[in-house]
Amino acid sequence: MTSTDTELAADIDATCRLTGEFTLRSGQVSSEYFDKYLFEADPLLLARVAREMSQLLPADTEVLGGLEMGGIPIATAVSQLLGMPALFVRKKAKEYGTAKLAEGPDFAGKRVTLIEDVITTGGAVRDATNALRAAGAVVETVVCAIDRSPAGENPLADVGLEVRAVLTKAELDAARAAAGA
Ligand SMILES: O=P(O)(O)OC[C@H]1O[C@H](OP(=O)(O)OP(=O)(O)O)[C@H](O)[C@@H]1O
Ligand SMILES: O=C(O)c1cc(=O)[nH]c(=O)[nH]1
Repeated sequence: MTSTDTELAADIDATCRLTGEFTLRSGQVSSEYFDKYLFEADPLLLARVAREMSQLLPADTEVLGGLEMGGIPIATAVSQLLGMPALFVRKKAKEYGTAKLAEGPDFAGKRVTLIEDVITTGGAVRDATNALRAAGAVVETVVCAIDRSPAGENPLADVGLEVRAVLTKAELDAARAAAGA
C-alpha cells in the first residue's frame, strides 16, 4: 500500500467501523459493520475514495453503475471527477413512471463498471450484474470501496466478475492495529 492508501485506510476505519451485533444483508450476523454512509457524508473523505476508485477502473469503462443506495454517491463522485456518465441501479425496477431498474442513459451494449460501497458475500452485486446483463450491458468488473469478503477468494467468480477494491478488510484491520485500537 502507498502512504496515501495507508492514511485512507486509517481514516475510513476510524470513521466507519462500528462494533456490536449487526445482521447483514446476507443474513449473516457480524460483530463489526462498516457504515459507509459515515464516509460518504464527509465530502473530503468521499472525494479521497472517489480518487482512489477512479484509478482502479478498467480503461475501457464507458458508464459507471452505482448500486442503490450506498454505491450511488460514490458513482456520482467518480462521475464528476472523470466526466464519465453514471447509472443509478435500483435493487428493484420502479413500479411506475419509467419503470426502470437503472436510471440514467441508455446502456445497451455499453461497458458498465459497477460501483459498490461494501462487498460481503457479493449477493447484491451478483443480482445487479445479472439484471444489467439481461438488459444488454457488458459487465465485467466491480470496483468497491470496502471488500470484506473472505481474503483470497473472489465471491463473484461464479458470474465471471472481477472485484477491485479501494480497501480490503485486511487493510482496515492493519490500519486499526497500527492505530493501537
Ligand atoms: O455483498 P453482500 O453480502 O450482498 O452485502 C453487501 C451489500 O449489503 C449492503 O447493502 P444494503 O442493502 O444494506 O445497502 P444500502 O444501504 O446500500 O441500500 C451493502 O451496501 C452492499 O450492497
Ligand atoms: O453485508 C452487509 O450488509 C454490510 C456490511 C457492512 O460492513 N456494511 C454494510 O453497509 N453492509
